[in-house]
Amino acid sequence: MSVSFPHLGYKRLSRAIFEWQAADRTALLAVFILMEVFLHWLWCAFVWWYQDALGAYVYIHLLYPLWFGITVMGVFFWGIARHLSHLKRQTTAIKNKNLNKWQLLLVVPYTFYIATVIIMVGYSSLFAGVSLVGGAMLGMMLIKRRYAWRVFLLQIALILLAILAPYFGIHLPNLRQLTFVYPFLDSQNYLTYNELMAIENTLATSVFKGVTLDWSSISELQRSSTFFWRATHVLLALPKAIFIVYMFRTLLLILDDSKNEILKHANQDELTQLKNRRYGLTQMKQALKELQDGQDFSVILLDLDWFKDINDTYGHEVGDQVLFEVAQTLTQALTDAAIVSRYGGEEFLIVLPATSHDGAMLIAEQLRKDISKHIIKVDDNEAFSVTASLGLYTFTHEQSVCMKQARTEQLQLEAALQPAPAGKPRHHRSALPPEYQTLLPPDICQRLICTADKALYEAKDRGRDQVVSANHMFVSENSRHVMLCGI
Ligand SMILES: Nc1nc2c(ncn2[C@@H]2O[C@H](COP(=O)(O)OP(=O)(O)OP(=O)(O)O)[C@@H](O)[C@H]2O)c(=O)[nH]1
Repeated sequence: MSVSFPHLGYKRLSRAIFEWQAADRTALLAVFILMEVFLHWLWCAFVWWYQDALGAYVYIHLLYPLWFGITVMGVFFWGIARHLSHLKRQTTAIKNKNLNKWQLLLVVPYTFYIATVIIMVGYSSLFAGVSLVGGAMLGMMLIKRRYAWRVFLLQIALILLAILAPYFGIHLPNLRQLTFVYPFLDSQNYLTYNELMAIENTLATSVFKGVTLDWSSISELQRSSTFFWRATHVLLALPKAIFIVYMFRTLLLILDDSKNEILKHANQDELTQLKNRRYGLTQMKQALKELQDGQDFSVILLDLDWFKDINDTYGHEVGDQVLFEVAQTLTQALTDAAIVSRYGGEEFLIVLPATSHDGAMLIAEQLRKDISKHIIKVDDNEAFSVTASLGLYTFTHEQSVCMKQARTEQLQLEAALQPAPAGKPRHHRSALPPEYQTLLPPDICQRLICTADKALYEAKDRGRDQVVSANHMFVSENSRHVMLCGI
């Protein structure tokens, strides 16, 4: 197999299995089958060894053909496992073609084998259920899913046939003595499973051993025979069940990891490791929804100055390094409450929920200083610093109240103009659902960013490396910009 066991811990190994090549996974399935066959072989050896004691419950003369069959199948599966582990030396095309054949050669005989063992060892719902479900699940994880599904159906068909066979007069070999339990008893009384087992075993003993029937021997047998067969079925089913649950758990853990990985890539900017624009906007929208009454909401748009010149002078790689280091500076300077994202090429969006204008101005000024102070080292001889321009806008709680009110009125008007559905009264103006009355316009984020962007332009116009507040601009320029972004 391509992955060497000693170099991997068991956790990493079980995860690595899912990344293995198909041939290796099929070989692993062959190894699992071999282990299961060996367990059956050991059980036969155990019964044979204690045949004097267990002969009362087991048809020993049937044990030998079963044991022989298990040995033959063990050798067969061992041969397949060996062949599969050599298969990976072949080229991919030949390997894939051969692999299908080998997978079928593995799972079809296994299906007949396990069905035979289940039938001969006495149809226990535990043993049959675990074998059916577990085998199918393992198959789905390790080989072609189509094959695993078909083999699963074949196993169900075989077990159903085996269950129905006695009703058609076909007597299948069964190691368990006296296994015919007719579902429709002549007795009017309801018998529990244990009582049935006890009677069955007592009868078997009386028939084959000439033991006198009495209730003490019944309870004796109930304890011994039932215990023996239950223990057998648990022994044969449990390792498979534990292993399958473990593999399933590993599979779910892998799926969780992949989901987190996908989410990370979907939400994160790869270069700067900040949130990307889409995720930044989603979080901004969420923060606006969660804004409490009386709280202000500030937005900063930060753009690096003369960034094209940095690319032209030092190359794109250094440009990338600058973007990464500026992103680090921002993350270090801001608290977790701030939402920092890469908004565009060399532009960053910083959202400060529940932050007043004065507080946001202080933060923006500090960010500007931090960036200009930060030295970017290109190599041992060369270093430089960059500056940034920042546009800030604070959406005050008074504006928020006004906007919500205007929106509510607009929605009420729209509702009033809508024709009422047939048979239903028209909504009264004040009858809008409460959530409607707290809504900000759907494009509120764009409006706030657009306003901050105007301040950013102004900062660039004024000579860069500075912070400009859109709120101050509105006061000084008679609200011209306010109208432009619809605030
Ligand atoms: N290295 C690098 N450069 C980028 C990336 N994204 C955008 N840019 C470059 O950033 C530059 C932005 O240039 P401009 O929009 O002219 O802005 P500027 O040179 O910073 O000038 P002002 O913004 O007016 O100060 C362009 O040359 C883009 O190619 C990136 O991910 N990596």
